[in-house]
Amino acid sequence: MIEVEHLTKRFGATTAVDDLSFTVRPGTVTGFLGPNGAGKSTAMRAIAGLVRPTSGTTRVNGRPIEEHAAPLTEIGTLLGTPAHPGRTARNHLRALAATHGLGRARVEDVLRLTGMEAVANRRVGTYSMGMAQRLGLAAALLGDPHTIMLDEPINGLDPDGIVWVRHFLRGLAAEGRTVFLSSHLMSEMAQTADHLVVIGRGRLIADAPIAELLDGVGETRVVVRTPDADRLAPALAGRGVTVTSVAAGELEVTGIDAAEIAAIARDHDVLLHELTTRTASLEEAYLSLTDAAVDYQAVPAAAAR
Ligand SMILES: Nc1ncnc2c1ncn2[C@@H]1O[C@H](COP(=O)(O)OP(=O)(O)OP(=O)(O)O)[C@@H](O)[C@H]1O
Repeated sequence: MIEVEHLTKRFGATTAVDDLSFTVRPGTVTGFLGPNGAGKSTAMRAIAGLVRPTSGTTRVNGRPIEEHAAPLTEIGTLLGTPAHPGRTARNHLRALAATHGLGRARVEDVLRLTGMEAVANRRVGTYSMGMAQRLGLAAALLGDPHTIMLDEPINGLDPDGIVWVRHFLRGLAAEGRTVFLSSHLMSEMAQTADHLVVIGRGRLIADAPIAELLDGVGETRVVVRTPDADRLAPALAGRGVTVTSVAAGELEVTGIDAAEIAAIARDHDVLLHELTTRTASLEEAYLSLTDAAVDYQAVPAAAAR
């Protein structure tokens, strides 16, 4: 479990995280989503105890990270601090284990868990991005932590690597662990996370299951292309339907399905060139959410003048 309460972090004039509160629960994969510079890394570093908050608190498994006697067994992190390129993965993990009082047997466990055994004696500097990410995951799992927090673990991976990471993280959540990962891409999160915490400019925008986020912002709409838009639009209107003219000969219709539109078109002798049902994609949901964040920012700026 990760709890963030009224977390604010300023770097000089920049407010990286602004009064942010959310809870990451065990047993699910929670995505931490926001555009570049939204404050995700800063918030994660504060949770890991690597950044001192300007105000507010963070707790891991019920306590501030610094109050845990063995932090590595509480939270495993991947926060973009790569291993020394001249070391082998096995030696890197052994050194890490030794400084945290963990045995060598656990190193072999995590190498096996992350599929790294065959390359464990190679120098880290020769690794592909995918291998380096696996090593990062192996290090995060070393203390067998109940909570795992990963900053952009999918960034730069090839499709096989992405599938592997997704499957792996889902497995950890299925074991009842808390899994929290960041990304600036909704498409990555759509297939990996069950729940999303979305931030923009350091502030919370949404904290909800992915399905609920889609329900909230997305509506099924039908795109209609017809040379008779002038006649069809009024025929559709007045039935609890919204009709928007998006281009010449093209309408966007909500509140009625494609079959009903086709029937009305036939009744009015309207020729249809296209009738396409579009469900809001996660990407659209995300853009609509983060647009709101920009609007939010514009208000205080205007008010300040
Ligand atoms: N050590 C620092 N000193 C000064 N400014 C910082 C520092 N760390 C982060 N920032 C600023 O805080 C803001 C949030 O950055 P942060 O890296 O947390 O965002 P992010 O959402 O993780 O973005 P990205 O996806 O690009 O990593 C940015 O404006 C960044 O420039």
